[in-house]
Amino acid sequence: MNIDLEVRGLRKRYGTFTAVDDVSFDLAAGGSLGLVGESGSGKTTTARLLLGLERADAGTVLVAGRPLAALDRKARARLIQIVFQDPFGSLDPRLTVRDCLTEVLRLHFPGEPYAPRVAELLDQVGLGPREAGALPRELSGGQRQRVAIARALAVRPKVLVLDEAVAALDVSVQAQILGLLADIRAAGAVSYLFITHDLAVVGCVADHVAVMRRGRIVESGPTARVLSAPEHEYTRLLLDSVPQNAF
Ligand SMILES: Nc1ncnc2c1ncn2[C@@H]1O[C@H](COP(=O)(O)OP(=O)(O)OP(=O)(O)O)[C@@H](O)[C@H]1O
Repeated sequence: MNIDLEVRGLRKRYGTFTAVDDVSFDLAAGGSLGLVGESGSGKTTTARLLLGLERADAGTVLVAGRPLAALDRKARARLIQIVFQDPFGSLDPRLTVRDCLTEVLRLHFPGEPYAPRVAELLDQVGLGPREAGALPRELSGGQRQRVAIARALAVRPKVLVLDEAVAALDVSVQAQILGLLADIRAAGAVSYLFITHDLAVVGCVADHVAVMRRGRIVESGPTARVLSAPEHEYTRLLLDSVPQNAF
């Protein structure tokens, strides 16, 4: 089995507090791994370490077999991308959608014709020419998240980290974005690390789950098994807090 993301012994301390404590997991090529846990369990810190936004105190991260620590920022960005909960914070408010995507393409693929690829990316996320000319503030939350996904996909990354990427959206828009992400994964060569506190979301999008508590992974396995027969008491507690029939 090919592994897109291999994480071993990842650790991050803030002073005497250990936010990420000996975290290890694999993400299969084309797979989707849900990283779940309550607020403060260390999920976002793990994501930031994977993206190189923070420096780990220990551990290794391989993407497609290549150690991330040995790569420069641009090479790393070509392999692993992130979509955050709030695209307002990550999209430049002064750039139209078209310019936002073109900027990424210009940086990573200079000289290639940008317009056809921009059109392809917009199509991939269900946006059209009208949205292409819009600024982020002229779009709905769901549309902005589609732009953030398109921008992340523009470099054709191996791994897409989705950090609470649907948490701020209405349930019906959430369902649309989750459906879109499933279609993109089915059509392409990308794998997902899906970070969420919401086990109902995990049931929709992840084929494997790792449950995080106080910086450690306490349980992991195929989603169907973990959700139907959780082994760890903390996983059972998380499941109990999900409304019935959410799966
Ligand atoms: N820069 C920092 N300095 C000190 N402590 C930090 C820092 N970043 C995170 N922490 C602490 O690390 C712990 C894990 O935070 P993290 O954001 O990774 O959790 P999380 O599971 O993503 O939660 P949430 O879903 O609320 O973001 C928290 O207790 C947090 O206070």
